[in-house]
Amino acid sequence: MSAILSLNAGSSSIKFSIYRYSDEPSIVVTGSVSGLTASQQYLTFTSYKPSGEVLESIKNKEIECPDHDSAFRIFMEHVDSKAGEKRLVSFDDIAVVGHRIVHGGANARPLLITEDVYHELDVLSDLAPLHNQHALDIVHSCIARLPNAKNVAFFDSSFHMTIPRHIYTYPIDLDVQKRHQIRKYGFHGLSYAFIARETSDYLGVDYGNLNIIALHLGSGASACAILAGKSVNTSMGLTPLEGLPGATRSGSVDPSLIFHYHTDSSRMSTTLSKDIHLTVAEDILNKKSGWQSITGTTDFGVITKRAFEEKDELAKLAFDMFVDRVSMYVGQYWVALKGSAAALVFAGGIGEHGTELRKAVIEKVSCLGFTIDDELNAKASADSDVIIDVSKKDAELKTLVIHTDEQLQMAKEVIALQL
Ligand SMILES: Nc1ncnc2c1ncn2[C@@H]1O[C@H](COP(=O)(O)OP(=O)(O)O)[C@@H](O)[C@H]1O
Ligand SMILES: CC(=O)OP(=O)(O)O
Ligand SMILES: [Mg+2]
Repeated sequence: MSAILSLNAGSSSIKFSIYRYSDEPSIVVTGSVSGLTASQQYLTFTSYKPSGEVLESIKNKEIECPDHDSAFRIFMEHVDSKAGEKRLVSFDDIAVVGHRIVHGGANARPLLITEDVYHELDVLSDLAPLHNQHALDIVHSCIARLPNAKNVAFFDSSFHMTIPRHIYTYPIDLDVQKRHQIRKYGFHGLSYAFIARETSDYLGVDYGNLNIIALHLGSGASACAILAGKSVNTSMGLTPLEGLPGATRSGSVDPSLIFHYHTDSSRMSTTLSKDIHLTVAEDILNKKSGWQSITGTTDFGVITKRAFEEKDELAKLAFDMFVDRVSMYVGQYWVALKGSAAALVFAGGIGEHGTELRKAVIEKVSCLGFTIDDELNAKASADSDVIIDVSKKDAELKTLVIHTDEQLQMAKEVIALQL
């Protein structure tokens, strides 16, 4: 058997999947370690028989795991032990490893990771401080552990290389922008590529005619306006800090507020690991802000529970702030698409599981024509279908929940590009 291993290092989690390399990727093993920014981590692991039936399933088992690379090692040990017992997959079968690398500069396509490419990506690490370095540590582990596999970098930024110049340019000195390749890049692109393809199939609209607003809401959250199948605007920017607030990220704020925060905010931070170079300002805005700074937890599920069941005031404040910022982008992108959006899509950990959040956002943007059916919405969070329509019956505009799958997107691209 020839297999593809897809690795997705997010800011609070790492997700892994192994597929059989055939015309359509078929799943062998999938899993994740979540809670990497919290005090408790959880392992999820599911293996499948060739028929597609579940062979073994572990859900949210409490584990101790300090970082992304350790999570990868735990996953591989698990695969290895199962492979020995039940011959699921051997490491020698893995021909290609797809790595989700958040910041890829202006690269519009995946790249085979050679020594030069690795160096190029290392230089970009400072522009995605919660992501690139973790992903590169895993690339290192793969080179050591799977010496015969090809390592391919898939960039979250690639999908947004179609954004027009007047949108990706910042209103600051043009020479500075050119010298330092400063521009809006945008992220979550593998997820948006997956969402766009699934939505076009579901709606029966040609991919080239697809106009939607997509929301990828997880520990890092972003919105994207997709016109004729292409990204024309997205809320993240030069780095994944811009736009919506996240678990530990401020999102867009008045840039001058940081000068009122700390007098030494431009100094290098001494609290971070040796491989990550951040100023105090970047450390505050990326790691000490977001809803954790308001509520003390990075878990939006916990915040929602506290806000609605315990009537906790700060949890409700964080919830309302998030709803406000998300709906603001829906309004902006509605205009960007000239009112032609066929659907609003919720994805990412919060988009897929946040029943109350979806309801609150749709209430805010209902003036545009979006609807939500309470019963379908409540059921959607526990549903395992890839795509769930939660709009009211006969609604012209669709409200959809999509279980986005960045690992599957990479596997499909590996096969399409015959890597
Ligand atoms: N039931 C829930 N309701 C709202 N949010 C949830 C729920 N379950 C999980 N989440 C949120 O989803 C986040 C993880 O999203 P995900 O997209 O998987 O993470 P990452 O950004 O690391 O890729 C968690 O940190 C949590 O905030
Ligand atoms: C770009 C980004 O923030 O990704 P994630 O949501 O996986 O942390
Ligand atoms: Mg993610």
